[in-house]
Amino acid sequence: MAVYTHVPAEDIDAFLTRYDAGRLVSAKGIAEGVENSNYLLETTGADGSGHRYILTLYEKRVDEADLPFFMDLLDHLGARGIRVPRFIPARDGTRLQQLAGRPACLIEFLTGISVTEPTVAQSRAAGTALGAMHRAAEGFTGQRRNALDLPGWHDLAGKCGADLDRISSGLAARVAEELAFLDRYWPAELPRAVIHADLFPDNVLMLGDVVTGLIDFYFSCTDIRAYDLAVTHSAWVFSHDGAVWHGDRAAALSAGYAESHGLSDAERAAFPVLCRGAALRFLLTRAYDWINTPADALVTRKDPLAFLRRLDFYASAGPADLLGA
Ligand SMILES: Nc1ncnc2c1ncn2[C@@H]1O[C@H](COP(=O)(O)OP(=O)(O)O)[C@@H](O)[C@H]1O
Ligand SMILES: N[C@@H](CCOP(=O)(O)O)C(=O)O
Repeated sequence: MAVYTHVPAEDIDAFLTRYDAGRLVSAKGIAEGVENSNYLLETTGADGSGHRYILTLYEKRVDEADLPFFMDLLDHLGARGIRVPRFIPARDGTRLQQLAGRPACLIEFLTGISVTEPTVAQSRAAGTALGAMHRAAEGFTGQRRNALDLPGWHDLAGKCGADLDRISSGLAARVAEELAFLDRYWPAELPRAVIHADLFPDNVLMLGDVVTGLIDFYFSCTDIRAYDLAVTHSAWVFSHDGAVWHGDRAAALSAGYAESHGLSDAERAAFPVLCRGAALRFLLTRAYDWINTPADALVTRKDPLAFLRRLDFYASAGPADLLGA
């Protein structure tokens, strides 16, 4: 459940008067997501014909100062044909508001569903959409440091400390070993670009095998471009618990990416290391949340060990195994 900030319907209705969006008809908290509070709003629409919007209130990990970067990036991608949600301007032109004491935005609603168990065809479509997004992002001049990069992983591991062993015996040592490996082999010289950095199936809206929207750009940043494919790979080509590897989905994801963007030889060669980094990143953020979220909190904690299993898989795989021949 990701509604951290509860906003009375009357307050949402009053908030809507700042926009040309009509009056509130219904507001429902959205259960999916873990970072921000999201509501699905139905309104009468500016012309009375009804409309849907997403209302997002920004919580713990989103820094208000980063919102202009996300807004400009989505404008840039949208103008180049990538289906991403627009931030709706209020009547006075501003897109960032305050509501219930939090930064808040009204966002375009996109149709589509997030698949929970992607098919091979859907994995291919996700790869194609990621590559198309990377092409469209070329020329975007905004920059944002990835707070969850290798130094950030060290920092998170330090914050989790010995509590990692409460999640699984020996985990603290395994994380330290992996960080030492990545310190030595992280391919920092690979091309950098603006990346999504969290393109999990829940952030890709689809109708059948067609991608209808990419959402949740709140981790987007400037980092190694092929790392974005590694993040996507880690999210799409395993069972949820990380125990089962789906090689057919992996080959399709990479074929889709090759169709719209592609990897250089250097990126292919470094791909297993990038995947190890991606697996460690999600292991650590999940571990941090696991340790710091009370078991009875409304938000569902995600299992860190699902990414330890992926990490173990990546540590024994080569580029051809992960990307298909
Ligand atoms: N623009 C949008 N159009 C349609 N649904 C959306 C949109 N933005 C968010 N959602 C819905 O809200 C859920 C949570 O949004 P998300 O941005 O992933 O939250 P969080 O950042 O908290 O993880 C998504 O899984 C999706 O169901
Ligand atoms: N994708 C991350 C958590 C971030 O959640 P999202 O709902 O913002 O995609 C994970 O699975 O650990």
